[in-house]
Amino acid sequence: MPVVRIVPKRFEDPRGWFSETWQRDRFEAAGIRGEWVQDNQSYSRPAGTLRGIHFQTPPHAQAKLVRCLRGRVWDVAVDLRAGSPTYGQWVAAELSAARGEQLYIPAGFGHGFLTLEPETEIAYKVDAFYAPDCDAGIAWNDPDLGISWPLPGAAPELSDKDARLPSFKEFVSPFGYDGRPLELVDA
Ligand SMILES: Cc1cn([C@H]2C[C@H](O)[C@@H](COP(=O)(O)OP(=O)(O)O[C@H]3O[C@@H](C)C(=O)[C@@H](O)[C@H]3O)O2)c(=O)[nH]c1=O
Repeated sequence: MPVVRIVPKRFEDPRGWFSETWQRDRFEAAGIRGEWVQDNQSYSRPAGTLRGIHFQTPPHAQAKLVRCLRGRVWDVAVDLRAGSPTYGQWVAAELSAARGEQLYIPAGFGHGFLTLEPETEIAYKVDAFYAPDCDAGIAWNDPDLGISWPLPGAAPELSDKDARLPSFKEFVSPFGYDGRPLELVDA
């Protein structure tokens, strides 16, 4: 599965707009297959809040379908599939409440985001339940990953947990590779 960006159609009228944010048949046609079991929402007060890079290890690995409800984020997916030709590479996209873009991140990828505005909220579907024992992460600023974050200069706002995450070098991938290359596909 590639990382897929999708921008659901909005039906505008004098009241505002309407949009289908998940429609199984249409999303499946775009390569997004999700047996979603949990919906998550997070709110970050200051701009420059960074959450990541997070994932759950097998047997609780999660695919995610992420969108922004308020504000804007820089959303990042890192290929952590052992054996993948793009292992350790990342793709990123801006997700905004204004446009409603969504990012589909397959299981086997790490996920993180930086808020680009104060009072930013994101929502994401996941296809496996939260499993604290399988909760894992890699440092957002790992030199080998080399993710470029659009930070204005100041250090990001991090949780204590995220400030202590291990490096990519220390990480041994528990994920297998499904044989497909890493790409950001617009659907
Ligand atoms: C992720 C998660 C957390 N929690 C709890 C645990 C903890 O007390 C509190 C905050 O958890 P965290 O610090 O891990 O929250 P956060 O840093 O927002 O973690 C999230 O980051 C983004 C980037 C992701 O991709 C998510 O999968 C998730 O890892 O919420 C749940 O109850 N269910 C969940 O599914």
